[in-house]
Order: sequence, then structure tokens, then C-alpha cells
Amino acid sequence: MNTLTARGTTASDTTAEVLLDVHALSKRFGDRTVLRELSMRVHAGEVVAFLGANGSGKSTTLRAVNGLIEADAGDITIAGVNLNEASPQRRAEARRTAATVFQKIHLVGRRTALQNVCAGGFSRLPTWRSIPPLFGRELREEAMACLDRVGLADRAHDRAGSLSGGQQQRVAIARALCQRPRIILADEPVSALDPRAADDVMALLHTLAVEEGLGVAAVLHQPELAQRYAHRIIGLRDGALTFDAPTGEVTPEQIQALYR
Ligand SMILES: Nc1ncnc2c1ncn2[C@@H]1O[C@H](COP(=O)(O)OP(=O)(O)OP(=O)(O)O)[C@@H](O)[C@H]1O
Repeated sequence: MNTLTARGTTASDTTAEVLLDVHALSKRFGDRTVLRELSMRVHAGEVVAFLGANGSGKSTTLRAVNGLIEADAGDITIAGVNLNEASPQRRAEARRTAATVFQKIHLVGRRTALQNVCAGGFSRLPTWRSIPPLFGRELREEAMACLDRVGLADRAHDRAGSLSGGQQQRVAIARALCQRPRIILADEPVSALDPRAADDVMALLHTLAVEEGLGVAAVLHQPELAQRYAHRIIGLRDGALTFDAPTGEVTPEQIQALYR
């Protein structure tokens, strides 16, 4: 665990490619302002953790990036493509390079882990190929490689519903990888897991960033996991950024102030 602690607090490489650039993002729901000109970046090879109290706008930020909601103002640039300026096709392609992992894992329990992971590649297939008997060898091999990357190749043919919560979240990450993303948006990926499984999942996300150059943006409710596995921590309060700093520079007082 010590090596991970040390790795987690290593400063990220801010000269690395910017994979996600959010600039002056604003969002209101009715008369409630939820995001106030929020700006942040995720570079290749880094884990960025979002911390903040309930309702501070963490999930809304990720949902604006993955297109589940429309922001009112601001720019989102994914892997160099400004979504406001791109054609609908380029916008859809850029959004596909950002894969989302949710707290609720949404696997099909009666299908195998491998079949669930194959679903990550559906956007590259014609619709008629998206039922298990028609997946094709290439997609199965890629899905198998993704399961291997999350350490679950040996469980490929087990029903997803028979796996533990932590294993299911790793299958969900493998499914995200099968989408061939450059960024993983993880919205409370470990909130439903016990401490050991939560640690394993965060270690996996950290490894994917550091060893494979993915960018990871993770909403977390556990400051200690952010401190252990994130390179940078962003603090949100009432829809506004209160700090954005390398993990080693974030003070306990700054974190406590988020939840006061
Ligand atoms: N679709 C929606 N319609 C109306 N209000 C919404 C909607 N989505 C989010 N909100 C409101 O926006 C605010 C921010 O929500 P958001 O989910 O981004 O917060 P969060 O920081 O992720 O909170 P939590 O830690 O509880 O998940 C909250 O007050 C929430 O009620």
C-alpha cells in the first residue's frame, strides 16, 4: 500500500496531453445554479478526484462531459475536440473517447462477464451484430484482453451476477475499456463497495492512468482514497471550484471546509 500512497501523491505531468478541458461551465436547474463557471483539466496519465459535499455539482460536471445533460454555458474539449464547435459526428466520436463508469454498475447479471464487456464495443458494430451469438471473434478477443487488463480473465465465462461487487465494478471498467476510451469518467465508482474492494478499484484506475496513459476523472466521497490514488484533487462547493491542486499540496483544512 505504501508504494501506492507514494505513487498517488506524485505530481502529475502537466506537460502531458490535455484529454479533457472544461472551461467556464455553467448550469442551472430551474432557479438553482448548480455549476458556476467551472474550469478544470485532465491530462493523459493522471487521476483527478472531485471532492465536495452532496449537491456541490460533481456529478453534474461529469454528466455535462458525457452528454447526459446539456450545460448552459462554457466549453468542453475532449481529446482536442471542442464539442461546441465540432460537427455532430465529430462530437459523437469525441464523446465516445470518454467512457463512464457509474456507482450503479448496470451489468446484465444473467450474461457472462465477457458478454457484458463486449457491450463496450457495440458503438463500433452494426446494430444486428449486438446480440451475443453474433458478437464476432474480434470483439470477443478484445473484450477478453480488457478483462485481462482488470485482472478478471479467469472469470470471463462466469455469470456477471455471480461476481462480488468489486469484481462487477472491475467488469464495468473492462466494458468501458472495450469502448477504447482515452478518458474514464468515474462517478462514485466505489461508493457501493467495501473498503478492500474500493481500494482495489481505485488502484486499478490509478494503474490504467499511469501505465496506459488514460486520463481518469473520479467523483469520490472518500477523501482518503483521493489522497491515496489521485494525482490532483478538485474541491467543489456550491457549484464553484474552491481548489484544484496536486494531492500533496491539499491540506486537511481545505478538505474539511468542503463538508462544513
Ligand atoms: N436533472 C436534475 N434536475 C434538477 N436538479 C438537478 C438535476 N440533477 C442534479 N440536480 C441538482 O443539482 C445539484 C447538484 O447535483 P450533483 O448530482 O451534481 O451533486 P453532487 O455533488 O454529485 O452530489 P452527490 O454527492 O449527492 O452525488 C443538486 O442540488 C441536485 O439536486
